[in-house]
Amino acid sequence: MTRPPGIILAGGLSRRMGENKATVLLGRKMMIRHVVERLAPQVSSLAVNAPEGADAALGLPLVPDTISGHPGPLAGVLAGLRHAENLMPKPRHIVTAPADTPFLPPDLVERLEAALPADDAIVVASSAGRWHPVVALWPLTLADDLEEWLADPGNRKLQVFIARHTSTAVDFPPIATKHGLLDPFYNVNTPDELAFAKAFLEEEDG
Ligand SMILES: Nc1nc2c(ncn2[C@@H]2O[C@H](COP(=O)(O)OP(=O)(O)OP(=O)(O)O)[C@@H](O)[C@H]2O)c(=O)[nH]1
Repeated sequence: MTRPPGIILAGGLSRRMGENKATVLLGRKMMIRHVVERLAPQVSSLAVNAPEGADAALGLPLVPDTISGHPGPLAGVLAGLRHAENLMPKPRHIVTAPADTPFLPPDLVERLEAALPADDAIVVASSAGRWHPVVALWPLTLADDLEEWLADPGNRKLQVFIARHTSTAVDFPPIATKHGLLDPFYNVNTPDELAFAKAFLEEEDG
């Protein structure tokens, strides 16, 4: 099976971090660079969902939201689906991951794809039974429905949108590092969480 394209979600406001968390340094690299390095071997191509001109793109194609006013991560999913519609050959799915999850598992895409119950289903990553709906495989056939749904400003919640469609979850175990066990979807929102993440970096990741 051809791998899907990956879209890294970096369109948020980073209010809790106080600066753009995608470009904050985690060890020697920007946080988004860790995500790029973990996702790149698993996808057919990569693009970054962020506002026009954002330096988080790291030279990758930039896919800005088409809906104004910071409508949340689903706007990034929609931008990613529209971007993928123009790729050749046109993929059937995209995979998304946020720019603030630097420990993504190496078998993420393989396991999400293997769990697809139907071609038009959404497959969400989970850990310890908790869903991480920003880390998911999304069928391109959802694009029109998602665009229509987001046209109502009351519709913003990922879980609510996902519940309207066929979906399943794949649970991923904690990663064993020499510093202890770590949730593979640990996400870094605050300076304290950044310090915690730094303590888990392996030397080659620094
Ligand atoms: N495209 C897009 N992505 C968003 C938007 N808001 C959040 N995200 C992304 O969704 C994911 C989860 O976002 P949060 O961490 O909850 O929010 P945030 O705005 O990044 O950070 P805070 O301001 O601290 O809440 C991250 O990958 C964000 O980049 C948005 O309005 N548009």
